[in-house]
Amino acid sequence: MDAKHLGDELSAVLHTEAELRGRLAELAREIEADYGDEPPLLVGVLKGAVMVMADLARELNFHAQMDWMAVSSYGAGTKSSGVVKILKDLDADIAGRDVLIVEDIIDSGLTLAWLKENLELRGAKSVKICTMLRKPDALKVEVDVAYVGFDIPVEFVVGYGLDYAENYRNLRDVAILAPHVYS
Ligand SMILES: O=P(O)(O)OC[C@H]1O[C@H](OP(=O)(O)OP(=O)(O)O)[C@H](O)[C@@H]1O
Ligand code: HPA
Ligand SMILES: [Mg+2]
Repeated sequence: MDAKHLGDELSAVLHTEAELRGRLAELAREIEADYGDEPPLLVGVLKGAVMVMADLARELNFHAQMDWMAVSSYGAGTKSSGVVKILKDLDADIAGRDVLIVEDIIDSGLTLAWLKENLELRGAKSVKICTMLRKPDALKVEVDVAYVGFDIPVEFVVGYGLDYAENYRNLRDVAILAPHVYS
């Protein structure tokens, strides 16, 4: 879906589909160079990371094995509850493996800080993070992130996998949701 179909529900487009794809291509080259002949297992965090994973995996010039976890801390609101629940666990045993977590956004950082530690405790050889978006001024905990698409302001954004109450994930661009939609 294009932003033009959403009328006044969006207050601005932050990054277009083309910008997102262009930046992912740059990140893919860095990832290829860093991992060399030992591709990591890509772990996508459902549901938000579906679009990033689909585009990043196809951009990478190595065998990109994918696994998925579903964790949730937001429910239907716009603020993290801070309580992370595993809704679906990995299929793969990651002991001894290089893992690259693929995410749509780091906001408070609570989800990723928790997830990174959780995967490290399973004995992964390494756990790194690739996120399309990050809100540096919203972080509540420190998270070591290896690959960041774009740093964005503290606004509630939707599109490219990101939802508000399960809508807007299929918007091609990343846009700021107009406050009147959720307040
Ligand atoms: O840095 P944080 O403040 O923890 O927020 C980031 C997380 O919140 C969103 O997921 P959500 O829990 O809404 O689930 P979803 O991916 O299914 O939308 C987003 O996809 C990240 O996983
Ligand atoms: O800005 C956001 N938009 C949608 N989902 C989110 N999850 C954390 N931050 C956001
Ligand atoms: Mg969400």
